[in-house]
Amino acid sequence: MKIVVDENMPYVEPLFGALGEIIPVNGRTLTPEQVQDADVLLVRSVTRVNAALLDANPKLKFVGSATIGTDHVDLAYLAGRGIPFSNAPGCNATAVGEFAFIAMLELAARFNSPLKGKVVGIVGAGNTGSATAKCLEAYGIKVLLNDPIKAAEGDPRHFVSLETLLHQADIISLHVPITRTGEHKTLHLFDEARLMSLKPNTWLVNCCRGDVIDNQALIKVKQQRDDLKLVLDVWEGEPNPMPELVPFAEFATPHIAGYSLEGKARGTFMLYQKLCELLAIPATKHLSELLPPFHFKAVELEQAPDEKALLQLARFVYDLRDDDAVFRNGFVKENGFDTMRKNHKHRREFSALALAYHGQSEVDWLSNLGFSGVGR
Ligand SMILES: NC(=O)c1ccc[n+]([C@@H]2O[C@H](COP(=O)([O-])OP(=O)(O)OC[C@H]3O[C@@H](n4cnc5c(N)ncnc54)[C@H](O)[C@@H]3O)[C@@H](O)[C@H]2O)c1
Ligand SMILES: O=C(O)[C@H](O)[C@H](O)COP(=O)(O)O
Repeated sequence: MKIVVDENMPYVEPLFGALGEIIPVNGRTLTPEQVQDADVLLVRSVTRVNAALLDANPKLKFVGSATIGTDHVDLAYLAGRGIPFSNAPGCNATAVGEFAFIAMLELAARFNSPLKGKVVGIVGAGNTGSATAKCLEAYGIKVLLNDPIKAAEGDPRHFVSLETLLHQADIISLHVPITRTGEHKTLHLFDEARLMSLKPNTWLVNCCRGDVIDNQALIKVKQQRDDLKLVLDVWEGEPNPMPELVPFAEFATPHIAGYSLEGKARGTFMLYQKLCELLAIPATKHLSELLPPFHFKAVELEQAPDEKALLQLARFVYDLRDDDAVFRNGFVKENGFDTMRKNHKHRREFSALALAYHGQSEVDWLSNLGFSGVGR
């Protein structure tokens, strides 16, 4: 069996090695010729999976995308040809939730304006939005959710309208898929008028898809409104963000909010499970075998952390400032955006760090936040 795989998908060899011949390819430049005799195709978000790529392949049995988003895949085309498809819903939700939470802690420290006491509005209350809410609520932050689709489906959580959210939230975090048509389309959901209408001193975090915000309009608005603070992980025109926009972001990264080692491993593992199911063979590998040990075994807490100490703990696990610095220096270089994504292998999730503390109940919220071993 020939398995064509994006070279940036980790843990493929240990999971798929026994199932067939693995052919690593550059997902961004993948051609129909490279995929014409593949039995299995495993991609990430940078590969357009459509008729142009696959028409010449008569034998494809499975397409997997180790991502949450599916906007790069022509699902109707695959269904029409009867080719099974699977993405990896939720695989990197914790990574995105922790990224957004850490970004908010970083902004709070930078502007000497505590996160505690602010109201955070989450637009899109699916996997990543809920993971962000979980971190915030663990820390005692009031969260407002906007998701008209979930609300209409009868999701029991409390939802507010987007207008209420914009009016009440101090921080807005975006977690919607990119959709270009329909009642709830998200393309340029944040257009010039909406951006201009944001409350004074709003912080806006985007780690879903770049074109949910009109980036040209964002530049225009930022030229007039220095009070707005931005965290941008995703960009219109990736892998070539608008160079004028980058300096306007407090934290700027190359679409790596979901790039924890755990999240990436989960993504590949979910596709492994799906392919085994399809081939009707037992999935004998385990996710826990894939991850390397974390540098720090445990951190002993002297007292329950205040916000400054919480940020220090978060930085043990993931220091967003490092990625921001590399991105600013590198995004304009040839292939800078993709090179940084390719080399991004250092980030862990809170669960990788064990915390020791004598006095369990005072720090229960740290376990809810995701750290492990709290209180033992
Ligand atoms: N930056 C990254 O690394 C990264 C990582 C993972 C996911 N993503 C992106 O984030 C998106 C969301 O991921 P997810 O796992 O939370 O997806 P999800 O499908 O679990 O949740 C998306 C939610 O958005 C809601 N929604 C859709 N249109 C809306 C609208 N107009 N207004 C408000 N809510 C709306 C949906 O009802 C759904 O509940 C993905 O589609 C992907 O594009 C980015
Ligand atoms: O949709 C997703 O899951 C994310 O956008 C994903 O993390 C993007 O990473 P890529 O597939 O491009 O490596």
